[in-house]
Amino acid sequence: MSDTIFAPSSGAGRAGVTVMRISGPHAALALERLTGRPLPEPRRATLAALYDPESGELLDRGLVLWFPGPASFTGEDLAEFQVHGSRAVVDAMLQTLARLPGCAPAEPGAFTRRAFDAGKLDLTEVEGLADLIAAETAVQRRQALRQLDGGLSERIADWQARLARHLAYLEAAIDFPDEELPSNVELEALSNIFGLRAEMAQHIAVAPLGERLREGLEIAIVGPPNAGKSSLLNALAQRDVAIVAETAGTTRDVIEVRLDLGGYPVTLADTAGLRAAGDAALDPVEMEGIRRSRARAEAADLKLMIFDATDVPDPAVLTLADADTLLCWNKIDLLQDLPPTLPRLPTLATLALSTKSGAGLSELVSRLTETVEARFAVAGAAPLLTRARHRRAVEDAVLALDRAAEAELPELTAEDLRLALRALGRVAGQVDVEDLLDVIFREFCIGK
Ligand SMILES: Nc1nc2c(ncn2[C@@H]2O[C@H](COP(=O)(O)OP(=O)(O)OP(=O)(O)O)[C@@H](O)[C@H]2O)c(=O)[nH]1
Ligand SMILES: [K+]
Ligand SMILES: [Mg+2]
Repeated sequence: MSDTIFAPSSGAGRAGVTVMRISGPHAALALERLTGRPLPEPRRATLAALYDPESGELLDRGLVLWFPGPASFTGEDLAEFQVHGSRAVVDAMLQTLARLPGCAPAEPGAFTRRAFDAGKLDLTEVEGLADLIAAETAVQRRQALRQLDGGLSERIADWQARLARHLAYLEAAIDFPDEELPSNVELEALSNIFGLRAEMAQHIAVAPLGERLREGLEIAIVGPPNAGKSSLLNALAQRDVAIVAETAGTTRDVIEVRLDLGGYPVTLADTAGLRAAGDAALDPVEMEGIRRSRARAEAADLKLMIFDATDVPDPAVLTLADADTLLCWNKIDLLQDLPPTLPRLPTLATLALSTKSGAGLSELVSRLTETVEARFAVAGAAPLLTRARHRRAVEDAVLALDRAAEAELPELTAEDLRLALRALGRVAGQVDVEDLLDVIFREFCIGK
């Protein structure tokens, strides 16, 4: 018999209400002992006084809920206590529950693991739940909810069903070579395989967007020293994150903030000012900062390249501008005239702004938001494959289908179709899951 586990399911720290969950064979006992009453009606909130069953001391008064298994989140008997969310109440509850027979604190993800083991959620739904709990922006929430609601599982199940049907035909043809199967069966199977393959390839093509949406787009702020990079980071983050100073070479480490741009998650990175490595004044720390800055600029999805509009731009920095660059002239508050005209650059846009007066900042934010939206909105396709492991499994299935289409013997075609089915089975966690489970459940917090 498995242990009974308990944990607070709402976040740590002071709160109006904290939800404590307990799941397993002793959940009913815990509920009866703490309330000193028979079990309440299932799934109905009941106000109850909660006591330490040993000392009889009143711990708190709160709502209790009783979810008898298997119709519960974990599939086991499960109870919830909604208590006042103070350290003292939560600690008293945890200590009291820990003294009950067979009850132990839950590991991170333990409740969801039980739900998975009970077949309440498949692996993609578990991942969707983890993503929903981690979601920072509206678009991330939508992607996570769709996966939690079985959006990916259904797609995979449909592919599996179609593959299984072709396989069944093929196996019939192999087992009963003399039977009169409709003559076009093999041809039709082949064209269906091509159709399936094309669908899978479409999903693989947009999968990187799904993965990117979970992690966020990377934007690096680059430019010469003192151009106002850190000032821009602070302005966009609307917080005082990075040190701003008159000294050139203030920023050395890469400083990151998370932003929500029109519902899309973005990691904005401030970097060290770029200047010629041969500069005698450079100390080794600043040189290392510049190395990191260049690496960041190369890896970024987008670059915000910023220059001091009162200065002649450093041509060595300008050469880093490319089609993923938004060029910004900063400090236009100091400028009498327009910023200097430049040779035509392959950049996305050129904007004039002042982090000091705030001029041009809202245009920059709109431009950035549009650019980020455009990166994600590829032909309106909403990616269903959101993790590298989904993509790899479907890629394996496509390779198997390619082999199936070329195989010369029906037996070999059938074997490849079986391999394709197996690869798809990995996505929802039907096969080959053992190594995956620990990795996936580790993502969860305690109490989920
Ligand atoms: N007048 C004016 N000064 C600005 C503006 N933006 C930044 N500054 C000033 O320019 C100086 C450098 O700003 P930072 O934000 O530290 O520049 P940085 O590019 O991060 O500099 P490093 O980290 O040293 O490369 C500071 O004294 C800022 O107050 C602006 O729009 N107008
Ligand atoms: K500076
Ligand atoms: Mg700086």
